[in-house]
Amino acid sequence: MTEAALLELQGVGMRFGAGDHAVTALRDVTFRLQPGRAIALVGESGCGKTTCARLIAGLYRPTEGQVRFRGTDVTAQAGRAGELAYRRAVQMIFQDPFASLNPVFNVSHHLSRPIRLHGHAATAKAVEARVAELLRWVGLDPDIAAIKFPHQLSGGQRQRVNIARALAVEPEILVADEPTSMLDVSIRLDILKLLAETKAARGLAMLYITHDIATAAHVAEEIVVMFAGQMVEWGDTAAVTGAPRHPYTQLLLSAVPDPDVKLRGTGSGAFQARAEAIRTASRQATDSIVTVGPNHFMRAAPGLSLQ
Ligand SMILES: Nc1ncnc2c1ncn2[C@@H]1O[C@H](COP(=O)(O)OP(=O)(O)OP(=O)(O)O)[C@@H](O)[C@H]1O
Repeated sequence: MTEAALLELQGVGMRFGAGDHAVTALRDVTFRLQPGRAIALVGESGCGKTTCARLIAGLYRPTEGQVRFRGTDVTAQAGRAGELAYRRAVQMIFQDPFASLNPVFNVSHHLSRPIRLHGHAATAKAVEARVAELLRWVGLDPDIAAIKFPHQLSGGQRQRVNIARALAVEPEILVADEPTSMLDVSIRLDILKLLAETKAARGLAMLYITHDIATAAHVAEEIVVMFAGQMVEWGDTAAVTGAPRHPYTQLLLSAVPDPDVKLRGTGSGAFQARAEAIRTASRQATDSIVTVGPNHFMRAAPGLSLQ
């Protein structure tokens, strides 16, 4: 029997609403997160990425399947203590670094509060030392940054504070939902590098959510490409991005998607027609999974020629 994963999604489905108005946001989502490794969840707007993050954070209960933490269904965590322990273990980093910080508190307050609440330092001096250590880790000078308020920081600095705050409770899993999409292009790579280093040095499991498949390789060893709530292709990042087999992944790699616009394809009429055919075929629910390589899989795409 294989060892239990740190976090495992098994056949997870999520439906909102009922009857004719029901929306299936996720269908049959299955993957495992392990310490020190990251999975990039990639797909265009509406594919179900955020729903998946919210399920992992315990904000939604799946309507099908299970989310298991160290082998235990997270919705069946024993009592409030178990729930609190799970909430501490999973920390989120959001897209908008400003909205996640309270404008009336300085950086030191944002970091020392979770440290105290979760009992990671006993004295005021120890809390201060821990705040300084976290700020140094995320690349900020503690003497300057600790007393600043959110509006006095740049977008990149705010996101660094958010990362430090997530680390303050010593989590085991980081869920980073489009952590760089609202930042200046020039600093996006620095933040991705910081996340990758953090994951490796602290042995964290990470789910990196993005619409931009090109950035996945900076952070994640594995990639899951999603479309219309289904995993369409997944496996080792190098295999999925270097030798994509599913037509939708090929389409994703051939265009630079705009997060605000659903991917339609650009260029010639022939490209657009094929893009539409791929989108229509990829939307169909199918349980047929094809093994493409040692750790490389795709969902069958009925009616589409593979190139
Ligand atoms: N609370 C909800 N009630 C009803 N439908 C929802 C709800 N949340 C999400 N959905 C629907 O589920 C689908 C997936 O949404 P989700 O936000 O997870 O996608 P996403 O890939 O994160 O998109 P984006 O990048 O735009 O946030 C969409 O069709 C969305 O409209």
